[in-house]
Amino acid sequence: MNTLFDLPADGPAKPRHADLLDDLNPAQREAVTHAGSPLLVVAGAGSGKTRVLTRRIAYLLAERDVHPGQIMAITFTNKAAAEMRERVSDLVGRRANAMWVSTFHSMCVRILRREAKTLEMSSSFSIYDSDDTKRLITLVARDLDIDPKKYAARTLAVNISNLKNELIGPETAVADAGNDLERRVAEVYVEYQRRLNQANAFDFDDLIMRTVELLQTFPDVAEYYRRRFRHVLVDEYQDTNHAQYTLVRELVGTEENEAGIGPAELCVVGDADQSIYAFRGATIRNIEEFERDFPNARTVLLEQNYRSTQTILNAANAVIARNPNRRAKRLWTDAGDGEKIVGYVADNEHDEAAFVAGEIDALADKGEADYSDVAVFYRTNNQSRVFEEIFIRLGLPYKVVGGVRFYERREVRDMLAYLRVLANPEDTVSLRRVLNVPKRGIGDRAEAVIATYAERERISFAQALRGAVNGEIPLLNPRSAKAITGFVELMDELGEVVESGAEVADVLEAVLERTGYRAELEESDDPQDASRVENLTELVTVAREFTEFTAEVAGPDGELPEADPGVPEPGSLPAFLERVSLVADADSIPAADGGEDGDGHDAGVVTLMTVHTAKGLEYPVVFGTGWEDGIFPHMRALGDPTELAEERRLAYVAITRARKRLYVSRSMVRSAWGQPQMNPASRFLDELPAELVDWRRLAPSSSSGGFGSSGGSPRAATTWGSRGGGSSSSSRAASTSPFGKAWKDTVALKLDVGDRVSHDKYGLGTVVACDGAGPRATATIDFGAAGKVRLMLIGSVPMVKL
Ligand SMILES: Nc1ncnc2c1ncn2[C@@H]1O[C@H](COP(=O)(O)OP(=O)(O)OP(=O)(O)O)[C@@H](O)[C@H]1O
Ligand SMILES: [Mg+2]
Repeated sequence: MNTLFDLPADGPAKPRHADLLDDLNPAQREAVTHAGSPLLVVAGAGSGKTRVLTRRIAYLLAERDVHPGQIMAITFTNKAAAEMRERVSDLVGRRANAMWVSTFHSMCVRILRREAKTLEMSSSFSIYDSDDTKRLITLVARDLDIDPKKYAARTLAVNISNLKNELIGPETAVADAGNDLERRVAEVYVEYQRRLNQANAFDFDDLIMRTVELLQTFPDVAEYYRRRFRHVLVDEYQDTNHAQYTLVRELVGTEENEAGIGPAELCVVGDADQSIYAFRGATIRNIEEFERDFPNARTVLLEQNYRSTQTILNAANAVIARNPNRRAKRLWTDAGDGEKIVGYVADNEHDEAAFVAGEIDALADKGEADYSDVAVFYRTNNQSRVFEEIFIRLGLPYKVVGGVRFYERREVRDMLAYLRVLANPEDTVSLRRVLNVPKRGIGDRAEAVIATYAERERISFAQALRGAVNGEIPLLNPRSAKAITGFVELMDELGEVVESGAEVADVLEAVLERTGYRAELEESDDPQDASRVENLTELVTVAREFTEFTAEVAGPDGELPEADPGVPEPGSLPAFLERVSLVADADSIPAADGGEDGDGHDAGVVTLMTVHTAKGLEYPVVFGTGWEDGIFPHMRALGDPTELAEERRLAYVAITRARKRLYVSRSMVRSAWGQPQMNPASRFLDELPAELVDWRRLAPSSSSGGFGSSGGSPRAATTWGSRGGGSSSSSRAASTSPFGKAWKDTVALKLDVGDRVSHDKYGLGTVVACDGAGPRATATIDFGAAGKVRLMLIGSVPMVKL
């Protein structure tokens, strides 16, 4: 079903109309062929919304003589964008390259690169991710003498982000600030924004906000894009926030302008029940008010689900029906009832993971599913570790999507910071990051002197460094000045490598060599540093592949189809950095992580991910794990009806990812934060109709009344919990799991330098030193991002050797 029509050698043939519409139901067909007025497709999960969007693009190209360059399609994640591009190229071949298929963020980067000068920025701007943002906000708050205990950088960052999502600029924030927090936030916001500008950088929220500003302030710019993009299509519209909504409006235009250009055709698809990004300002208002926002809009409803069995759908419908204030809708399928949902109550999280692993193995043995058919979902990233441990031990191939990402590793960030400074010397956050990495004698004091000088002279940090070389900064001691001179010369030298037109991978090699960064790691006897070297080698590989990939897209003639001024020169350093910034986006799946294709359906591996990441995807077999009150729904939501409704939508998303088989499990005891805790069953388990669930294992001492009668989910843990009296030792003793035993019974863990361990609180680590013996035995363990920790090895160490 990949190719609906063949491409003759001399260019794409016109597909026959019928082919494109054949396998659609009447409502889908209507949505695909609708022309003219704005179109909203609202429908439950798995009803073919994304299919409609993709097919509509093919139909526009084939039947309505639309040029690929006139199409802009927006998806929620880079993964979805890649998938859509692929689906469309299957339909129309290489012509698909001229379309813009991207996330909101990537699309804005493209526009901003092209138009940066209009906003008084340079087109080589940097993109600050949440980590850079926090660093800069920390610096700003410190300079403004803000007490970090009272106003943590994180709090300030969240508040500023919220303002940006509402398109509230710094001046307005200052004017509107009504209380102490708001005043502080506004104050930081003003300075933060000034420094972003000075650093020639945009943060993630800026990408959207500043693009809106651009389109609203400069009508000719807006007109250019309106002329160009005659079709705008948006998937997952329920997760757009105010800024994104405004952006869509600006792109499409609402009425005919003087030049006689009418609004572009808009098509959005979404499902209010799957809105799960309220914490980023997403609002279902955008779906609900679509007809008001876009007059003459047409709404199409889809009701047939093509993804799941009736059992799975009934479960999903029953859970979401508990949410107040929603428009009821019924999903049906003709796929039949299929298998019952399987439920499992585990003793602890190790037992739960063992159950999941065992079940996956059994399905594979019986030939009922390949590993790649299976996805394991959890509520938060930190829950992946237990699954990883068991999968590693059992040799079950898996892949974690999201979590601690390649691009978040220290050494990778250091190298990218070098590259960013080379592309954009004004990028102060990156510059200050690498100033003394590896150590070259530029201490904190020297850095502060430079920063103050830059501040006073109103010049950038990079310019101030040059000032230091020229002896213009009197407070700097000669040793520091010399070190700085060395650094500036080094950067100039590397700058020449870039100028010479070297490939990104070679620039990276030059940085690794000439800064001494790699040598330092290689000389270290810390085993963690060995893995850092490997990661850097991997980064060089990523850069190489990037160049090769670009060459491939460009074709033998080296010309990219439809060269676009918004795109940095293919294969260039800015192009590489842009790609990396965007794949490192929090809601994306890093294609480069591990180096394989990154489409989530790798041959032969089980996929582990959070429910948030799973949005829009589907798998024949889904394990929903950790269904406990306090985990899923999240602790934060327990006393808050609005948050609880959002968690319930998340449960709806989780359930509706499954095509054939759904498992739900919970654990009676979970050591989520280092301390064993007993969580009652998730209320969402109670909401599953009892007759749909086959409980493979129930909680022990599930006394009164049975579970079937109470709606299918055993809530025995509550009574069990009170028996346990909250004492961690007794709750541990109650565990019967062979996997639980591994840590529970450890009296003195025997470890050697180089051993890999997994700690309940700190995560995966490597032993770097062992001291003492017997009861005084300790090990120093490097837990990566969590740092180095020295631990006693006696008693119940919440840690296993891998
Ligand atoms: N008319 C149809 N005939 C056969 N299969 C279909 C049809 N419409 C959709 N499908 C299939 O159903 C599945 C779900 O479709 P799709 O992913 O487009 O749904 P969706 O509404 O976007 O779901 P979600 O809300 O989860 O994003 C896909 O495998 C798709 O190929
Ligand atoms: Mg979809």
